[in-house]
Amino acid sequence: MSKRSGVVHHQRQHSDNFFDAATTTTASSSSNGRWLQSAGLQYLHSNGAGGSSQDFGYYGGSGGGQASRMYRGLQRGLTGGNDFLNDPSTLLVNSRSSSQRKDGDESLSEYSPGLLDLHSFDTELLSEMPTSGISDGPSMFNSGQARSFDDTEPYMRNNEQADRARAPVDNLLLKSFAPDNAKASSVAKIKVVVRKRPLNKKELAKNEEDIIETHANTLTVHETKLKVDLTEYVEKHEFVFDAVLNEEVSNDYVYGETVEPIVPIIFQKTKATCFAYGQTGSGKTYTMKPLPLKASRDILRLMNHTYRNQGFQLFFSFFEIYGGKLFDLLSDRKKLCMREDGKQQVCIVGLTEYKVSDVEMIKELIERGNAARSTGTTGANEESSRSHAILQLAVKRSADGSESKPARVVGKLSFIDLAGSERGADTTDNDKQTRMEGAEINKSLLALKECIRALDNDQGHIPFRGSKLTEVLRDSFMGNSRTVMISCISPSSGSCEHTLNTLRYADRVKSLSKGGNLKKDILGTSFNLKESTTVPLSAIAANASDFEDEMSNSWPDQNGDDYEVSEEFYEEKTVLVQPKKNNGRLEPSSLPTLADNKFQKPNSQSKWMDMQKPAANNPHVEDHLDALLQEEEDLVNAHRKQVEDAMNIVREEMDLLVEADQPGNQLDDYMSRLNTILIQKAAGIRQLQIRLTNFQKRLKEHNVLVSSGY
Ligand SMILES: Nc1ncnc2c1ncn2[C@@H]1O[C@H](COP(=O)(O)OP(=O)(O)OP(=O)(O)O)[C@@H](O)[C@H]1O
Repeated sequence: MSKRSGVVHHQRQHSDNFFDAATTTTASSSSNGRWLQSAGLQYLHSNGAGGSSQDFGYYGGSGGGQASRMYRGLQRGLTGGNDFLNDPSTLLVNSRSSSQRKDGDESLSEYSPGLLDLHSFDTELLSEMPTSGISDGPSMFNSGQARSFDDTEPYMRNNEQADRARAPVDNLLLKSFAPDNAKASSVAKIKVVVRKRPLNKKELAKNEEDIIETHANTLTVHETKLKVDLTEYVEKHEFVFDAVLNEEVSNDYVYGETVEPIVPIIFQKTKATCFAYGQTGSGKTYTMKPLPLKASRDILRLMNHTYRNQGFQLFFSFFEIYGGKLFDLLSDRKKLCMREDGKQQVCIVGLTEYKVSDVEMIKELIERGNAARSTGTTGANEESSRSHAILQLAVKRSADGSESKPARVVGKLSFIDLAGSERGADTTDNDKQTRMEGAEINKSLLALKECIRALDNDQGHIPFRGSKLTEVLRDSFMGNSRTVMISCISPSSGSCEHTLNTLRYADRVKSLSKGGNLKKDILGTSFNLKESTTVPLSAIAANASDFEDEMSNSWPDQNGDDYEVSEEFYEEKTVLVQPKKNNGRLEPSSLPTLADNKFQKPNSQSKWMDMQKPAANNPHVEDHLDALLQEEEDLVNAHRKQVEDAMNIVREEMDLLVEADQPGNQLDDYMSRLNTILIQKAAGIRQLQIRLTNFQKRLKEHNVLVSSGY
């Protein structure tokens, strides 16, 4: 378990006020400087340096009790709030306000804002177009041009990830920029990455410990708990993700792990979404802010080199979803509305879209959008953590590549800085607006998860209508899409509950996504261990394959009942040890369960295989009896576990259902999903019943043998 090294070091790490604005536009300017610094683009900031250290903890009002608060909120029922959640009824057309014209248009006039309306916003992808090979632009990655966006990040230390981060990121670019379809398909459809931030001042002052241990792509949470006799013990929760980034990695490295590989495939008719998830103050904004600029830089490089003279254009838009409503961050927070066109394509009517051609323009637009976001109302931070900010980079091209014809979307990259995940628990707040915000955030986070799961399962139906957020992202979920989820976590013991919730959300996004490769997941890196304090990680791969064999070999059709093992059963049996809920609080299950048993499979399997032989052929009746008793115990445990799991899932899904039970929501999706889960669970339970029946038969045979004096 790593610990922080001290205050001096910490101050370096956590000075988030990187630039003290020396000009009159202090608020936005200073925040802009900060994000530029965090993006490693401080040289683009015109103000001088300086910077006071600032505490960045926001835990005052949000500590602990999410599950219980959420549960209480559910019990109260979430009613009302129609006004808050309703769409604006008026259809807005794009018109930039006078204030915008005054302060922004001059500098941006050359950006040729493309004004979106129902007719011009065509999200249909172009048909395949000829592209030149990577060799067209070899100069773009030569060492002279290699940028160092993260030069000033103080977090790099001498560890494996830091070393990897120092490795030329351009190598990655070179690898990933080969524009062939094989490369495109090699980019995972969903990638789940966890980023741990350093402890902050407040946490250090409170002597909170770093409870997160990372190693390669595994992460362990050390949760301190109390026994009944009030003695402390530590429970370990281990998770495996596609990548785990510790507190020492730079934003440049994060970019290389997450967005960089998908940039080239934007030119190949792909819509990609990158979003950050996590509690308030866990580093979502810090992580997300630099990414669009870095991505734009690479997109522009591709446009100007690899795809030179092919008529590609880059468009930029930036808006916010707050309380279920859309606001244009590039147009004085103008309220936007969403409509479906005749082809059921979602259009954001009136959204200002800028055609951009260099990084400076994009930087300016991002600054403008961020300023609009954070200064929209009072309590800037509060609001920003209660809204989802969506920045979109769309690569367009006209059918013949000429600029005279209307450009149509080829690919799109959406960056979403989500509202703090624990905000969804604000449903017991006295203030109605806060409650409604919490409900809306909950609803959208749930809907997002559902969409990603459906997407990875290649389900025909994606429940994007579950929330404004997913509706807006509808076209990003359709067709050839990629999703990168960055889960941000705090390392501190005080945030343990929120951290576990974040990791469980990420875990569900990843481990419940089948994508036709469940077995691969079990055998490979996506195998997520939850609450598995007794199981060594090294046991996974070896035993997973044993278990796979068992699944295919050891369920003879003794009743002539050709029963197909449901995938869900398979999954539950091998992967999940569900956290249990007790009065609304999530509690990890610490009892040995089937998931623990599965790691003893080599033994139990051989016993089981022995059981297949007729008892009369077995001379060791005593051994046989022991084996039978052992088997009985296993079966009873497995049966109990199945029922418990089913109950947990029902409880969990019911919670979500109550959350979703808001006027205007689509409950059908949730109901049908719950139904499917229950049917699959029932199939699993029935399978066990068959095994129990078989077992009873053999027990009878055994008794006959014993009583006949064999
Ligand atoms: N990896 C990191 N290294 C150093 N500082 C970090 C890191 N992650 C976050 N921080 C700092 O932590 C503070 C909170 O981070 P940030 O604002 O990104 O949180 P957030 O999750 O976006 O919160 P909210 O949901 O309220 O918007 C900031 O001061 C930021 O600079």
